[in-house]
Parts: sequence; structure tokens; C-alpha cells
Amino acid sequence: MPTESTESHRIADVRITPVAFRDPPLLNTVGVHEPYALRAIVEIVTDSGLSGLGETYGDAGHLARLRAAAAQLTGVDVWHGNEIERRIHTALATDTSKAGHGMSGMVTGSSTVHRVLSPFEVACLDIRGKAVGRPVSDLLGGAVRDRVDYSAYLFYKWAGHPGAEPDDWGPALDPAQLVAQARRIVDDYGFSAIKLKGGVVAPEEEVAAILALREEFPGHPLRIDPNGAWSVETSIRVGKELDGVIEYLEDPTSGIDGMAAVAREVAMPLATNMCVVAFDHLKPAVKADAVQVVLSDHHFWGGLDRSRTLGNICDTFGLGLSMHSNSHLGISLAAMTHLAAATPNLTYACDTHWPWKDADDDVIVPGALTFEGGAVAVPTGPGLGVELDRDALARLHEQYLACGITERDDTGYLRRFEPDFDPTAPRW
Ligand SMILES: O=C([O-])[C@@H](O)[C@@H](O)[C@H](O)[C@@H](O)C(=O)[O-]
Ligand SMILES: [Mg+2]
Repeated sequence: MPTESTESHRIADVRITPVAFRDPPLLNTVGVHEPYALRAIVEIVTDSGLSGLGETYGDAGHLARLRAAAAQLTGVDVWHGNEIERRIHTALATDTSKAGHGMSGMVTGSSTVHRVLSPFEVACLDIRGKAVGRPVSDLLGGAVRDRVDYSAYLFYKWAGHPGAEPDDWGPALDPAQLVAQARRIVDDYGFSAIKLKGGVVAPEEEVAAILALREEFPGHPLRIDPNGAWSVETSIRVGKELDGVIEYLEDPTSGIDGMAAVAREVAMPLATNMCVVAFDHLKPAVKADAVQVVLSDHHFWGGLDRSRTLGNICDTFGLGLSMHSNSHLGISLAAMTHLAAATPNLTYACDTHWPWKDADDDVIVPGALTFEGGAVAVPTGPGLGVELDRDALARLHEQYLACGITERDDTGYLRRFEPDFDPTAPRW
């Protein structure tokens, strides 16, 4: 007879470790990635001896909020998510700053409490899964797929960081170089969808890049995301030029009103991870019919459970669902994979920055997550199914201390080489 466990698992200790990992000079509309990307690794330990992992942004402002929240969590049972959220609310009650959100100013309207809550919620789910011997996907309603498809994420990029040797990706500054980048990434990982980070060069050049990708990859769904860099007029023009070529157009312009104006004129779905980034954005966006696909992201939607709620709301209103990413490590990939597996209407291939990090730059024991045919198999062991590699954590923490970066600042980094660079949108 199986034994029932009613044992409580109270939070006894929370450790937050900032880490840095090497990142190539990937260009976007606000600047360029610095040589290191930052993350914070959250470990919760319970009085019953279990531990769970979470991963989030590593910017100084965010770290300070994580630490303020962590200090309030001792003694709470990991099953009591409402109490955890209440305490985090209280801890951040007087925090009105928008600084240190980890996205170089590209996503500013999301909920601070939800950003801070997210890694704690993921770590508690990891512990709950271990306590009952079930994968996190089961705690989210059960996996509806055993493999999660991800998308190739192409970037315009420099050959290498200024002053350093070119990296082994080389430059990607024109259509031919982007096609070569796509070929390598698709061959290496097997991705069957392709996203291009746009908003970097003139829209005509980015359209030419998409058309070149279409020719080279006739069967791959394509997307382009200029992060709101285009005016409404430019977005409509590009949207008409790419009609029938891309599966969705992501954040061509800023704001719900701007997106709604574009949506009225273009045929393809508009997607966003910029104008709908919190629950109170959903009503105005639906009312204005501004977007047809929302990119979820558990790092700013308050964790895995709330991201599933977002999925249900999208389903209710007939919105498509995809998944956004930022530079991330293996704990986040595990969480994204469990969430996507347990979200029936997440039917688009999810974004991931995974191929851009060095294989040996991670904090988890290698081997738990592998790409095959562009997909990651959903871990079936208890919890998230990934284990912390303490030596690697220490090494990436040393890298954090040594690299001197404490806030992601794509604009500041680009301005070191192009002092007149102005990211103000719309750029075109
Ligand atoms: O990593 C980047 O440069 C991306 O531009 C990222 O910061 C965005 O948040 C993201 O991937 C997006 O889809 O907007
Ligand atoms: Mg985006």
C-alpha cells in the first residue's frame, strides 16, 4: 500500500547566487549584448531536507529585490503559494523603481512582484515535485506533449566583441551571413521554425534577409521581431511585403494602440512580448484587437502556474500563445520545457537563446536537457529534473565577480563604439 505523506516542507534557507556566462555580441534595436550575460540562481532549502531551484535576471536592482523577498520567506510551507506571494508583496510594498529589470529597457511594464515571485515559485514547484516524486509538468496539470519544440533564434551580430578575437559564429550583418547562421543552427539543433531578431538595420534589409531565409528554408515557419523599432506606417508596409512569408510579426511597433493600427491593415497575426506583459494589459489588448499571439514568459508572468493562467485566458479570447526568452541557463530551460509541455494551447515553437551560450557555461549537471529535432524531451524525474553543479555555480559566480557587469546595458555597451547611437523608437 502506498503511504500518504502529509509532511510539511517549510522554507529554512534561501540562497541567491548571481552568475555570469559568456555571451556573443548579439545586436538588437537598443544596442548589443555585452561579453557576459547575468542570471541569478535561487536555491530554496526546506526543514525536511529538500531543495529546489529557480533562475531569473541577475541585474543588481533585481538581486536586491530577490534578497528582500527571500528574507521574508523563512518558515513558509512550499505548498503555500498564496502566502509566499503575500509576503513578497509586503517585502516590495515601497519599491516603485523601474530599474534593474534585466531586459535593457525593452520590456518595462511587467509586474515587479511577479518578476520577483517567479524564481521562488519555480523552486517551490521543484521541491513539491521531489516531495511527491512527480515531474513539475504533472503539478501543472500533466504534460500534453513529451517533447517541446523550440525555434532557431537568429541575430545580427558582430564578428566578435571589440578588442577580442572573432568568435566561431563570425559576423552576421547581411542576408547571406544570416542564412549561414541559420544553416548552422538548424543543422546543429534540428529546429523547424526560425525567428530573426530585427530592428537592427533598415527594414528593407531585414525584409531581404527574411526572403533569403524563405528561399533557403522553404518549409520552416519564419518570424521577425524588431522590438517596436518601426513606426505604424513602416510596420504596415513591411507587414504587406511579408504577407504569406512569415507565420507572425512580433512587436513591429510600440504600444497597444500602435499594434492595433497595424493589425487592422496586415493579414498575418501580430505577436507580442512588449505591449502585453502583465495581466492588466490583456483587457485593453483584446478590446482593441491589437495582438493575435501572446509570448508568455514565466520569468515576468509570475511563474509557471500564472503562465498557465495566461494560457487559459489566451484560449478564452482566441489568442495564440508562444513563448519568449532572454539569455538563460539550464534551470530556466527546464522550467520553460515543463510549462510548455503542460500548456495545451502553446502550439508555436518556443523561443530560446540556448545555442548562444557556450556548452560548458551552465550551472546544472550536463545531460538532463538535450535538443533533438529542435525539441527538448520533457524531464520525467521528480521536480524540474535538473541538478545543480556546485563547482560550475562557483565558477560562474567567480565570472560574475570578475566581469564587472552588474546591470544589463545593451545601449551603453554599443555607445562605447558608436557614441551617437540613439535607440529611441521608432527608429524607422
Ligand atoms: O536578447 C535579446 O537581445 C532580445 O532582444 C531580448 O532581449 C528580447 O527580450 C526578446 O528576445 C524578444 O523577443 O523581444
Ligand atoms: Mg520579442
